[in-house]
Amino acid sequence: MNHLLTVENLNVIYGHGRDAVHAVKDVTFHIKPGEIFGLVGESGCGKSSLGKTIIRINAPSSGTIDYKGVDVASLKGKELKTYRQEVQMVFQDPYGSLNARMKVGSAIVDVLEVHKIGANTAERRERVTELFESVGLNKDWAWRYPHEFSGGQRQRICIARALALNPDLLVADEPVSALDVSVQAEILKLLEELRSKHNLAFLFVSHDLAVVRNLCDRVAVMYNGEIVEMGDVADVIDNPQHEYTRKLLAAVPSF
Ligand SMILES: Nc1ncnc2c1ncn2[C@@H]1O[C@H](COP(=O)(O)OP(=O)(O)OP(=O)(O)O)[C@@H](O)[C@H]1O
Repeated sequence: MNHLLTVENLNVIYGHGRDAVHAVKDVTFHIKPGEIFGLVGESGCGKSSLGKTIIRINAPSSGTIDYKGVDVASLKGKELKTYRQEVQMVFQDPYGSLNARMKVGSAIVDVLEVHKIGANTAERRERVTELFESVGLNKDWAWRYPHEFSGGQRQRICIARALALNPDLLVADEPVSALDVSVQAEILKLLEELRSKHNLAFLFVSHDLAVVRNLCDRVAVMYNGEIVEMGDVADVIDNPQHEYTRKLLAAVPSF
């Protein structure tokens, strides 16, 4: 099967000289279409830096990111716009990523307009209500403000916004870490449904091994900027080979 995303020998270094921070070290992995690929590791190990480089917030210091056979660093103009549609990001803090002064649905209408999806505002508003329903929210709630929602509902709104452009890959950076355990379970169920329905692939960034074990197909364990272990989630978590993975697992009582 062809890979959707292939990351090869990627390095991300912030700053220069003695102050340089080598956040991502020679990282190589791939994600297949419709695959949920987990990336685990403790705070500061470089997970977000890797995610941000994939969505082109950061530039690689060296190495390549290939998406559907094209080097992401070389994308310009229309091709870059298409990449920005097809690869979306969901963040840990749904409130911080919503505009407090805008009705949540209007913000999504704006996204659709920028990307010229829908013939007119009425069509775009209709699409927003469909998106709301597809993430399990009442469609009439689309015209409310962010503060009128709970944390879990806000994360559903961020997911709806990410889905607005029909992405093939969602980079989800700790998307359930700020939520209560019961709400976490509902959002994880939604992500799994979206994968089945749209063949959506995920880079699922998390520090939580229990969540990764439940949701992901394969996982990479990151430590100090490097991938130290990678494989099918059951193999890695039930039979860890690397000392650091064992340490991470030992820290979770349920394992
Ligand atoms: N913009 C930046 N400039 C300089 N150093 C940075 C920058 N962003 C991250 N770093 C450093 O790079 C390293 C990796 O950080 P990163 O945020 O990628 O890790 P993380 O695993 O996502 O951690 P967390 O879960 O706490 O966000 C850390 O040492 C961090 O301090």
